[in-house]
Amino acid sequence: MSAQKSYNLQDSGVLRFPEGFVWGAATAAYQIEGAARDDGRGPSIWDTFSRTPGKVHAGHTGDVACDHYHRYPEDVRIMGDLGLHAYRFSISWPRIQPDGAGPANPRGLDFYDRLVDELQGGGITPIVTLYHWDLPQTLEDRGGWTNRETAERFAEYAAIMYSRLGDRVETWTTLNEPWCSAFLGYASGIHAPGRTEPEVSFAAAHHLLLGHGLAVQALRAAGASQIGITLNLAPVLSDDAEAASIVDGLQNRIFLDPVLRGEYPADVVERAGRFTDWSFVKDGDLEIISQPIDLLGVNYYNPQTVTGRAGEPANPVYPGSEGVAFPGADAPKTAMGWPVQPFGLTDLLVRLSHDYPGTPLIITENGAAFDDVVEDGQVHDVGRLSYLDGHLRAAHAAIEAGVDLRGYLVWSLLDNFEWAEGYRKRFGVVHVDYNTQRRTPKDSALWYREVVRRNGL
Ligand SMILES: OC[C@@H]1[C@@H](O)[C@H](O)[C@@H](O)c2[nH]c(CCc3ccccc3)c[n+]21
Repeated sequence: MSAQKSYNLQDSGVLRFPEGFVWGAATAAYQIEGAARDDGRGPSIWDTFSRTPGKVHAGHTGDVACDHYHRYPEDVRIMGDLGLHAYRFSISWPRIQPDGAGPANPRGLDFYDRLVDELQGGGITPIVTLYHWDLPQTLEDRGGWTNRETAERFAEYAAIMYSRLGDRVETWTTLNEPWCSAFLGYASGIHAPGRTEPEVSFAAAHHLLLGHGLAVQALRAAGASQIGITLNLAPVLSDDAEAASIVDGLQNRIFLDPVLRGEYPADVVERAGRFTDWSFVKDGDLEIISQPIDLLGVNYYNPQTVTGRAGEPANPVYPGSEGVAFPGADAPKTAMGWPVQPFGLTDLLVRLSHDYPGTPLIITENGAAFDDVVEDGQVHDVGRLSYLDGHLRAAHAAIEAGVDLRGYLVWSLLDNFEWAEGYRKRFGVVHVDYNTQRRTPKDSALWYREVVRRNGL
């Protein structure tokens, strides 16, 4: 037997990311914190929605989740063990303002103060999301995002958070995925607040963007230097250019254009004309919405595959998409039934750098749900590891093509409350046993630790 030649691949690193590339992980308050009524937290629309029979798998709620509110020191230690540079988390608005307005709840502020200090102590950069879907219920009682005043309340909340954390938090993103808030929450109703009124969903989208713009103004005035927004974006694959353009408009351009170009796409305005007269857009709104930002957060999971089909009814999450069918993709699927198509990430990032040049990009979410099994204290999640590997290669290809990509934050650090799917879908690189709250880094976490260490694959 000839001596086995050993290759120390760790140092030959085939794919290197740029010096200073930011590696991290992401979570969201309602999905991990638990402590839903602790220390003065008020109800959010997800507390209400998850308690509404039939809305969330098996009636799961975020009451306990990963109990991160109490276990954050352990979770920060895990982030350190993985060598993460940054941690993206969201702030629970109803912890800070239980009624969505007025003076801040000091115990709510204290939690995020402690969390940021713990992160700093671990040398981990905090990346704050101000809104990740947990709107204070009292604001929803007044119309929620269909009410323009909610945008003003959001800017006040942003100012409160900056005044408390601005000395230690440099990177702020206003909204996570306004598309989901507007079209899953107010059009299709599959997310909180569960309204099925497509005619008001465009107003909700506009007021979310107005809230973004007013919050950017407030943050900038207070001295914030790195401000962004996170959008869930998807390239649209189709054999029919018209069908592709319709979905690209309703998913991507309806947010990219107002934020980065100061205008709504004309084709979307026209198609949505059957639902709304757009009179909710007031003079000056688009100037506020297109306030310059320093960073665009991109959440990518998979492309959308569509085709033209006469007579096809509109997809409820895309009001105005009559005549477009969603046949699904001929590709491996994750446990969510989402196709694994890493090339879509390269296509998306290159498109963004061409169509919306000048704004640095950061992947604020990318990851996959697979059904995990714990055996001998380990989780051999080869499907997730392979998904992540493929998408990091796709991100690297975009960088090679000239895209200004600053970082990658895996979704998610922990298994957590997966919205309407409850706890049955696991996206974490760290397994959570919800009976014991035991955390177990999966093989994907151990692999990711090496990627971070090597700054490459
Ligand atoms: O579904 C996985 C993650 C969520 O856990 C995050 O909170 C959320 O930011 C997020 N966005 C997306 C893509 C848009 C989407 C969300 C939920 C359901 C269907 C599509 C996937 N994810």
